[in-house]
Amino acid sequence: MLATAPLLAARGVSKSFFGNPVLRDVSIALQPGRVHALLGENGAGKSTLINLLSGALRPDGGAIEVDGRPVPRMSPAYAQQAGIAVVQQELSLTASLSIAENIGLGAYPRRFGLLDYPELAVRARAACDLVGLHEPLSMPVGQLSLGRRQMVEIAKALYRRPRVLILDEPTSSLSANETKVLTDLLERLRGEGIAILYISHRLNEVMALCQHVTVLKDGTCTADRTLEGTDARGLVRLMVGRDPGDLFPHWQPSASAANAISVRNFSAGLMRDVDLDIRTGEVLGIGGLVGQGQEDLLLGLYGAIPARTASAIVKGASGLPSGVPKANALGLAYVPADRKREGLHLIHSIITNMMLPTFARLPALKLRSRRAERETARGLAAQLGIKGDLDRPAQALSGGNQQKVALAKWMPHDPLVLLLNDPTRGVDVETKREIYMMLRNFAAAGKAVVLLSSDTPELVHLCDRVAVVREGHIVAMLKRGALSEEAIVSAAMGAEQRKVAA
Ligand SMILES: Nc1ncnc2c1ncn2[C@@H]1O[C@H](COP(=O)(O)OP(=O)(O)OP(=O)(O)O)[C@@H](O)[C@H]1O
Repeated sequence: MLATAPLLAARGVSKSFFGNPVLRDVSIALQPGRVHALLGENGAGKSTLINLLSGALRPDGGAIEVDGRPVPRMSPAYAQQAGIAVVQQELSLTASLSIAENIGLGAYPRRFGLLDYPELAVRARAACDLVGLHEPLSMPVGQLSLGRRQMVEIAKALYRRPRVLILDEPTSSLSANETKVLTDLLERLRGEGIAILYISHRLNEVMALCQHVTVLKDGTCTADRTLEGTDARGLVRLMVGRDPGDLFPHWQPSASAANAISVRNFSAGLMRDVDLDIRTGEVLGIGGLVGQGQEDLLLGLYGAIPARTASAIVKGASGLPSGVPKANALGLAYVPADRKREGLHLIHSIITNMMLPTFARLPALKLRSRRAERETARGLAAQLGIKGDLDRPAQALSGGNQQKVALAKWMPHDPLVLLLNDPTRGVDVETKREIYMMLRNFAAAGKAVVLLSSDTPELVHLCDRVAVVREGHIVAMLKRGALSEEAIVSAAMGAEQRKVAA
């Protein structure tokens, strides 16, 4: 029997940016009815390979094939015609357009040359239903949370009825429920003969969903094999080229009785009537289903959105910071979840981004020592595994490496409280380990970390306490001995809602 031709393949492709090779002689073949994992550390070249497969970039050498035939001039338009749809890691939606308009963009149904709104509504609704997106189609995408926007992005790909579906870290901003909806859907699409390419840093998902894996390391392919007979540790070994250590550090509790921040009857955004003490020396987790108000808690404490409180003590002083500069001056630092929009100035260099909070602290006339900056930035880059020239614009970094810069930039600032909004989203397993170590060391030095995370194991293994938020209230405060994934999830979903003094 003849083997089926892959629906989409790359044969010995290579790609360089400004003379730096990013992919070397890489091949991958996507077969119908198979979920194919593409793994590799941050910056390994995964997104670049996707861009070649989908025609967003042209290879310098090698070929892209559709149905076994080379495509000399692969382009996004050709890819769309050939039924190749990509769900990008960084969302490509337009905030001011509605859900339906975003989903149909570039492929609107037409009738007598005019946009056929009723048909668009029917088809967009069908795509939304597939991913469990029940918001009104007329809602502007800008009003949706990151997780829901991700679902719109997936619906947009499904609207095009693809034969090949490429997903770049689709679950990194999804809740557990949304992830389940997506994985069930992918399982079904696979059954219908669609070829799926799945990039993820979440290895348990990969093990559960995929049948085949390609591993990239520094732009070369180090494995192309079935997933049978391997486990998550085996995958990490393939990615990093050595035996992995434990993901979570062993740590001793270092929380003191002193509070870095203490608020009573605090309300901000969706959060209502919160009593919370954040102790020096602790990592305090914030868990719960996505969009329950957790982000508003962080932003309110940081002075970035209006907040009301009966009493607040921040670093021994009375009152909340009245804005971000005040918060920074008090030693509060915030790392946002959406690094592209809020975390970095993408057109500026990596060094500039790393040094930005430090510039803000310098008196206007004080000269900056460029050499000292460079040394500090190099030290941070080495610590977090950011390779290459630090004078490149931040937009030339891979997604995971951008996230690392968004975190690293605060370190020279020596903050007292780090407010982190999903800091390991899209970060590879080795760097996660570094970040975890960094956070525990930070707490051990008598500082406080507030870690809002969608990664429940991270909350369980890293935190002294976890505040679980539901519908704008802290409904449980779980302490180390009582911390488990089940405890967090059941508190997050629990029917009973009560105010917890924390
Ligand atoms: N437009 C560009 N200009 C210059 N360099 C780039 C560009 N796009 C990507 N690179 C570089 O190519 C390398 C591979 O990046 P890529 O985004 O493909 O990695 P990745 O494996 O997807 O990483 P991540 O897991 O962090 O998303 C990185 O070193 C990145 O800095």
